[in-house]
Amino acid sequence: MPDLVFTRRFSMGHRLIHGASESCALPHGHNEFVTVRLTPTKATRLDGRGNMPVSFQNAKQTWHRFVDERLDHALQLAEDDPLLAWFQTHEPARAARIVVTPGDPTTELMTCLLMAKVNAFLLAEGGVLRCSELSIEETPTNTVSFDGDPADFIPQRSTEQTCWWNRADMSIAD
Ligand SMILES: Nc1nc2c(c(=O)[nH]1)N=C([C@H](O)[C@H](O)COP(=O)(O)OP(=O)(O)OP(=O)(O)O)CN2
Repeated sequence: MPDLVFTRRFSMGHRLIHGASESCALPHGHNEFVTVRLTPTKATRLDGRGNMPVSFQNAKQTWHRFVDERLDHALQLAEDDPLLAWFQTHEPARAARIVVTPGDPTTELMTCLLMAKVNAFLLAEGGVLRCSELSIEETPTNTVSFDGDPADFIPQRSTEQTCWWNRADMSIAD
């Protein structure tokens, strides 16, 4: 069955504080492209009339709203980053626009978290499609692509089922 592939652009800021890349330990930003491959969960012959399981608009609407309203121009920080506590204390309204991640917000982690999120949206909308691959072009020369089960790779948390990336809502933190 044919897959649907959608790309959305967003700007973001982040820093990686746990030493994997010292050059990325100061806050900096990227203009990124996130691409999702949506696969029908049931292989069904096209019906000879509408010839689609879901319209492009319905398939991408919630996901693109999330990218535009919650990821675009958001700061991504590890849950133990002291900058997060600073924002919560001094600029609580802006702290609400920070994507909070389990450990450093690397592109590898973000591909897994975002695949979990898009799949939570798709399941809540009837489960006709599922995200089978997600890639993030962080810079013109660096892309991370993921096509597995994100639950197998996201750092474990006792509250995993209720973490923001598994919720079919616009949340970006717990
Ligand atoms: N495995 C990972 N390594 C790095 C990540 C990451 O997410 N996963 N992220 C970064 C930084 O975000 C950095 O800003 C981007 O990396 P960098 O290679 O410096 O990007 P360039 O596009 O400038 O690379 P060129 O080779 O100069 O084109 C670092 N590492």
